[in-house]
Amino acid sequence: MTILDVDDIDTYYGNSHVLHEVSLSIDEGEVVTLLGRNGAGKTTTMRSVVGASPPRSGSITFRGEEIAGKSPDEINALGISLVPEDRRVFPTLTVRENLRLARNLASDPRPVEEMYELFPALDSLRGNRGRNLSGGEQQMVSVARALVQAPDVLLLDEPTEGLAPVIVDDLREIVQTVVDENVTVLLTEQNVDFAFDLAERGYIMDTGQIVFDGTVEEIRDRDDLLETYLSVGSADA
Ligand SMILES: Nc1ncnc2c1ncn2[C@@H]1O[C@H](COP(=O)(O)OP(=O)(O)OP(=O)(O)O)[C@@H](O)[C@H]1O
Repeated sequence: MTILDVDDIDTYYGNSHVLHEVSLSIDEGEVVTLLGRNGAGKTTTMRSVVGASPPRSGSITFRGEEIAGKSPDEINALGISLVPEDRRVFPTLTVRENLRLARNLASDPRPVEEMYELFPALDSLRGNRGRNLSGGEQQMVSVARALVQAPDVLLLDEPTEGLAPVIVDDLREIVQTVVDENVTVLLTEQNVDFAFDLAERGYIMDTGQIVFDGTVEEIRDRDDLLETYLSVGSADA
């Protein structure tokens, strides 16, 4: 059953027309990746879904209900949580406060304690302020902040960007745990290996349009797509 349906949306920043008739659809429990180069429109698609950059035309439905035009807080409370590319961990708040704040915005959240089980590295950092965390720790807080909201749909915007390989491995395990709990995930990535490990299906974007959609196997086998749209040489694919 379709949980999130983006239908023919056009999104602008001021007069700048960024998304052109973007459509994508995700079934409940699916893990779908949105791939494409810098500036292809991946972040804008996610911002459109969560109400941060509402589309000027087209429709976005969540469980059949129109959400385009609702406020970001309303969309969040319905069960869609975004882990933004820039993480946005509040620098002056502690890990615990960052998690509690996110929890208070959700309609049916999980206990904060569960996040320390899922992210053991955060357990000893509960009282540390956001500004004193490493990039990897901030990413964990950002993901934990989304998960404490017990979202039905989790949007992850380039979660591996700037992370050391060992942290990427931890993150892969955590996302896999979430996937096993049947959370629906939309993941944007430039790290195609990370995306291919987790996702079943993918969309490729270029200049604000969807240029291909198919299974991860189909994308993996298409050297032309990888080279043209993802800057991945066939030797690395
Ligand atoms: N606030 C903004 N104002 C104007 N144009 C913007 C703004 N944010 C992004 N853009 C433009 O919109 C287009 C799509 O950007 P977007 O961030 O959605 O791409 P992306 O695929 O997520 O790339 P990245 O990996 O760099 O985040 C780009 O041309 C970008 O320059």
